[in-house]
Amino acid sequence: QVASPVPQGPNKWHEQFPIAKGQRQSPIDIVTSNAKVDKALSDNPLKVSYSNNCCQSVTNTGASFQVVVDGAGTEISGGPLDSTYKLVQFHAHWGPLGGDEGSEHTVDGVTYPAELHLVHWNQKYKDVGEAVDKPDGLAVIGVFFSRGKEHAGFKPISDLFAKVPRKADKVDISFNYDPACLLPARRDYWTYLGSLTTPPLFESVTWIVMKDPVEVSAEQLAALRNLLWETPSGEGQMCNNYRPPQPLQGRLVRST
Ligand SMILES: CC(C)NC[C@H](O)COc1ccc(S(N)(=O)=O)cc1
Ligand SMILES: [Zn+2]
Repeated sequence: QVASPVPQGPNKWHEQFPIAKGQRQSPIDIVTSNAKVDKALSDNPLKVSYSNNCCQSVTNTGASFQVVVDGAGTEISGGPLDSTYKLVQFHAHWGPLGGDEGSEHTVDGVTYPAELHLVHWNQKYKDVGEAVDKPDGLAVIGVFFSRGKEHAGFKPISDLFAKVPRKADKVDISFNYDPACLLPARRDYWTYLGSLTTPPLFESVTWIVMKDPVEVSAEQLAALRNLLWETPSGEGQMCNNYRPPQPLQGRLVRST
């Protein structure tokens, strides 16, 4: 049978998705000296209220792991958001084993070994499918992972990667899990208007990138490689599933 074509890299996406060269693409390099502190963001603090039984399963999407959330009681609001958004899934992007690249956003050119994305959709729409391509449709919280001590909160998830080695593999999450444990203690962030960082690259994301990384252990970063994907030379460890920074196109990055 004909093998499914190996996914093309980021520098080819524009051929099938012309918006790849659009005016509000993500990720970006965050130049901290150009970020503008906006008091309005602190006057109306970002409110994250997740429940601890919202996570249903972990699946291998063929491009990342994805924890699927049922959305019940997992709302964020405030900060840059004009309405309530609900968590639908979280996943990550990472680099080569032991390397320091892997994050999608960079800070003054500095990369982190991985970046977590908590994906939320605007409750003014009827479902995520309707929201996904609207300019205010999605809000994604980005959290940088740095290499250090083990992250107890991430362990129940990183321990599941070995159970979903292949694309479409899925394992149920039978335990209570509150994804808020993955957020850094200090809730300061940068925010800007951007896009999905993978096809279809819709320019529908209000990005909220946390300033502080959270530490995970080298073993937890290595566990990401229990996930496999198709490479030109056949099945291999999933890694380097990150898009490099895109042109800012004059956008303003605001800061708390
Ligand atoms: C029907 C819709 C929801 N399908 C959307 C598709 O799965 C892609 O969704 C996404 C969602 C989030 C991101 S990221 N890396 O910017 O957080 C990328 C693609
Ligand atoms: Zn992502």
